[in-house]
Amino acid sequence: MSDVRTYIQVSWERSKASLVDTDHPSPTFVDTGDSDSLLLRAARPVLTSLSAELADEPVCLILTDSRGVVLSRGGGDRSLIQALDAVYLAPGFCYGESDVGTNGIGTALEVGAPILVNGADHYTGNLRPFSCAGALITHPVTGSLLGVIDITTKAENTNPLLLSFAKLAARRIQERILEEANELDGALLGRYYAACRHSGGPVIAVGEQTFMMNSLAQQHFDANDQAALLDQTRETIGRLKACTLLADLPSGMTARLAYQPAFAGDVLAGGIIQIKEQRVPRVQDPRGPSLPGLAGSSASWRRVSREVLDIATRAEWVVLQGEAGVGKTALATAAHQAADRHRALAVLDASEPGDLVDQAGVHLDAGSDLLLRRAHLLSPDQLDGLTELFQQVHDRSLARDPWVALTAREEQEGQEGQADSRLGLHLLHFFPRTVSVPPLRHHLEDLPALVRLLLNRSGATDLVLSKAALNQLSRLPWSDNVAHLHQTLTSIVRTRRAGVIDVADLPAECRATSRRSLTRLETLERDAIVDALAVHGGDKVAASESLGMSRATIYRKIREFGIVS
Ligand SMILES: Nc1ncnc2c1ncn2[C@@H]1O[C@H](COP(=O)(O)OP(=O)(O)OP(=O)(O)O)[C@@H](O)[C@H]1O
Repeated sequence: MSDVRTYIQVSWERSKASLVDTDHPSPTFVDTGDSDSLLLRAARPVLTSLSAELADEPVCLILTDSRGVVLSRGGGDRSLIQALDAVYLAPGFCYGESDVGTNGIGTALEVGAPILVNGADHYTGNLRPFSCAGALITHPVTGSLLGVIDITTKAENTNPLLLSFAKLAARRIQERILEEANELDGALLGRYYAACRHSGGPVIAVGEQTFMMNSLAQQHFDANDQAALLDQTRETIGRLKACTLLADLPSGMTARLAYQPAFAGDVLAGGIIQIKEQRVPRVQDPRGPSLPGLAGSSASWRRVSREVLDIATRAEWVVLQGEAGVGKTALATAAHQAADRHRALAVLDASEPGDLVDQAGVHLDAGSDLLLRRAHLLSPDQLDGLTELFQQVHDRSLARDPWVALTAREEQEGQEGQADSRLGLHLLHFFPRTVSVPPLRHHLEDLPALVRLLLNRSGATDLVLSKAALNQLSRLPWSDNVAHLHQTLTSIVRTRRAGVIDVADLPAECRATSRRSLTRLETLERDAIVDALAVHGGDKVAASESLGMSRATIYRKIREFGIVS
């Protein structure tokens, strides 16, 4: 069987599993919103010239977005247009496969390739009088999917050339996008250079796919402040008028950002932000410090930062407890640095092999401070050995006492076994202080700054997440907290190092949300579906087969768990 037949057959199975009405499907009507999107701007001249050639011909050109929602329709004779209106193949209606079954638009989106769907290949009876060829339009720089160009005609006029024509139109639109990107970037770059020459101070330029920061901005601001500035500049994207914003930076500085839009003709190319003035009004921020190399300015993060910094400054021995990956080690290390202890900090990890007690003894004898990670994994023998070692340190009453910090896991809410009971009371006797580090879900307002800092750390300084992508991330449970976020961003950075990451570019596991809280079993089920979809490139039928689940069930679960595919 040819590839096309296989695609059509699999598409029919998907349509059936989606419970598409075989006679009278009713495509969803969607508000298509922005009439000045990049896709529409680039497609308009191409569609106008091709439609003019096709006026009064029985062929229509249809442009959709990446969901299959029709954005515009051109060309075609009167009888074809009436026939298309009768099946709602008109602006605003969604021609995704799960709405209307196999068709040139939805099926091209599902298979991720151009496809010609001839009359009888359509799943629903009312579309069989037509033939349609759909070709995908992708962004020529980022590769992200923008939409579909579809050529539709009456079934009796079908011709394999329809597909070549659709591919040609898609290519022309992509070329226009590239031309526009070059024009816009050129205009933005010109304005950026001019601003750098005239201002003599820090300058930032932001475009749809571009972010530039001059060396003065990089010298003035440390990584945390740069992350906060980047967040703030995201607020300006798309603004058509000049404005001034104030940014409270983690270092305690307040920066005044003067934004000027930059245009190429009538089109917004981006914006130039001059950082006009900074002042340092607060010697001591009452909300607490921000620690070097860490992101987060929420009240709870600042409170815990202040507490750990005070503890490190007074060299009080402390247990930092919290769920996996919340940043216990990061906090202890940063507090040690900020407390200016003038001693090295030796870091040992109970999850790693080696004679931990001996190593701890060597470091303490050498005059180092000590951070012992994952102390909840210490064996009874190691607990005894450390208790003895810490007793010796105390008995020696050194002129300058070392600082010792332990980190230990706390189970998630509702689960048994707190860190204390697993560390043993003898050992805890040496640690007068315990600090609980909050899970990420309790300080989600820090997520944008954390994302920025972690991306910068991976070297992806030119990569930004769209507001929608950040919103999507802030809806996730983050079971392994910041470590999990770090892992997710690392996997994104492996495939993209510049540009804007939108929801569709996030890894599959990040695209599931559910309004209600899921039971443990449901969470496992949701993760299994998301994994299977990722393994099968979004093919729901293949995913359902690999899970031994009926197709109707996987479609229902995808809706129920809010999995964004
Ligand atoms: N506030 C923060 N700012 C920047 N990076 C952070 C922050 N919190 C955590 N991280 C980063 O997240 C990752 C996990 O943090 P860390 O290793 O400190 O967690 P942990 O609680 O000690 O983990 P575990 O439970 O595995 O011992 C590290 O890469 C760390 O640098």
